[in-house]
Amino acid sequence: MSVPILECVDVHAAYGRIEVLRGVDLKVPRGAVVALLGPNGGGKSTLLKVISGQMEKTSGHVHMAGVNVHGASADDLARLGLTTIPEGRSVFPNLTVEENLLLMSYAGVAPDKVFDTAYSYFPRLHERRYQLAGTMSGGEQQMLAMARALTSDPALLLLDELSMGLAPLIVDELYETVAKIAESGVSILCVEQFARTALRVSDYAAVMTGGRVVATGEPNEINEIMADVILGGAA
Ligand SMILES: Nc1ncnc2c1ncn2[C@@H]1O[C@H](COP(=O)(O)OP(=O)(O)OP(=O)(O)O)[C@@H](O)[C@H]1O
Repeated sequence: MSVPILECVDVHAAYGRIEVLRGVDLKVPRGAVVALLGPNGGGKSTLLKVISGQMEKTSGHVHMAGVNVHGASADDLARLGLTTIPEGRSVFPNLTVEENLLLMSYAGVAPDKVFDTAYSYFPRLHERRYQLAGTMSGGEQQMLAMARALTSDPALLLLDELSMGLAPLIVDELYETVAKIAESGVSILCVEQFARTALRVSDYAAVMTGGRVVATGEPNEINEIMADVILGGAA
């Protein structure tokens, strides 16, 4: 079996004296989509922060493609191919769609490539290329956030609550694109409250509660009843 693109081993992290991650073990195989599910406050966003270098763990190991990334900054991790789409839409509301995308070219990506990637995944962004990002719907802003992330050609994409505040139909549409992104070879770890939608496009799922991963498996192995209880009906 090849080295996983991401492996967390016994990861602990705390806010001040309150320990929030209490020994997380998690693997994302290369090319896989892994859904990270669980109730509010279980530690999912905190784990993404640790993986993406925004927060220091107190102990444990995080390996990317077999490399221990202890002490790596968010920039170092980006160079290793890690890209994060954080909770909420990280777009510039007073810039147009095209200007938001062009900012990526300052990160060293050629403008043509930026536009080609963005518009091939999201034709709707092409239709709205001269519109101010802040005037678009929540779903369209999320598309723009995803498009910007994709232009950096990630090896591993971390998605935090893609569905936040969006209607179920739009969430389905976004996850169809997640499936297409995965088909292109990008590995994906997604935190999601809409468990059923995420499970439809996932190869594996992990359920996190109380700062630990308490169940892992293929989507059909994640016990529906347990998911319903743990997710408090959010599935
Ligand atoms: N900046 C912070 N300072 C102190 N405590 C925090 C901070 N951020 C999160 N926490 C706490 O850490 C715990 C885990 O939060 P986290 O956001 O990681 O959970 P989550 O599983 O992502 O939940 P949600 O789905 O609600 O975002 C919660 O008890 C939360 O109150």
